Amino acid sequence: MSSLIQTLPKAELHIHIEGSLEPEMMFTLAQRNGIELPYASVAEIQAAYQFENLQSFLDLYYAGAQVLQTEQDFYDLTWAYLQKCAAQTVRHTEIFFDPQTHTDRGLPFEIVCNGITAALQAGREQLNVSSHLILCFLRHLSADDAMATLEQALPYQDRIIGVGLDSSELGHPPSKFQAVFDRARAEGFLTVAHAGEEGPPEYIWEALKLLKVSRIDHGVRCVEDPALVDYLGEHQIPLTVCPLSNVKLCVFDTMADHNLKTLLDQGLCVTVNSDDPAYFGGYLNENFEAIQTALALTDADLTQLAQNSFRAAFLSAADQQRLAIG
Ligand code: HPA
Ligand SMILES: [Zn+2]
Repeated sequence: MSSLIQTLPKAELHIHIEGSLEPEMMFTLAQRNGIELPYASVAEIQAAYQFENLQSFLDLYYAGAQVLQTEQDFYDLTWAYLQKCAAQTVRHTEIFFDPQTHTDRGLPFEIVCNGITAALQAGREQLNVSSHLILCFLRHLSADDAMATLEQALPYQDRIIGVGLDSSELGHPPSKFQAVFDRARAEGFLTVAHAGEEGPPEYIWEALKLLKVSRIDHGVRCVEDPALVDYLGEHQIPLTVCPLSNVKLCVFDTMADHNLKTLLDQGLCVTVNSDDPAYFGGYLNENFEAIQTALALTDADLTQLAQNSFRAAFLSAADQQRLAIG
């Protein structure tokens, strides 16, 4: 791995904590909780990770998350990810969690939130990794379900900085969640949304105009609308791009086809992220490595991407400076 990638201080802004569940931990937790997995070995799990699109991934991702049962499980999951951050010079991370994946199978919101946030606190104290937590609504479920989840989160607002929107994009436009996001902003949450991963540029416009998001997660289909590219550049709306995810989910055929470098050269505030590192073959530095090789990124490009990650983070200017210097 290039030493610049290894040593550059970086922020990660698009990581689903349930997507950092490595096959080994899936086995350990299944055993600990007396859950039977449909796989006989770690190798069998890895062999199953061949995806044709977002939905084929989500089916396995939601199935895998069933092994998470206790506060300790959520702590262990989050702690393992934070140790990766420390090892990869990720100084700040803004992690997503999907409470509905867990509350819909009977786990209390509190168990999920307490386990994750206890690990985040330990990460600040013991690993020097700064962090924020973002609650994502599952867009394949109803707006009423999302509103009820938002209400469950209100007592935890001191530990949750914002809300986002993930899961199956096609057929579930941002407009479906306008009232939920209106309420979330009124309650003081910051907002982000997945848009333009598989969905059309119109979904990115809706996320910006109707949900009033601060960042777009993925956003790579913006290139199909030149006026949208201009808008994203002019307003410096960050895109949290996830290269290995995009290739694994067939958004691009190969890494050489990825449009990240084009977007960066057009002056957009592009950032690099891992999305679901246990499923897509790498954490943040492996994503940097893959694009450096396939897209011939220069050291100046890599430095710009790392700088963008701090600019796009939900941090004060002073904290951005402090953490970026590392
Ligand atoms: O890349 C993603 N897109 C939508 N939902 C998700 N949930 C986990 N990862 C993703
Ligand atoms: Zn994502």
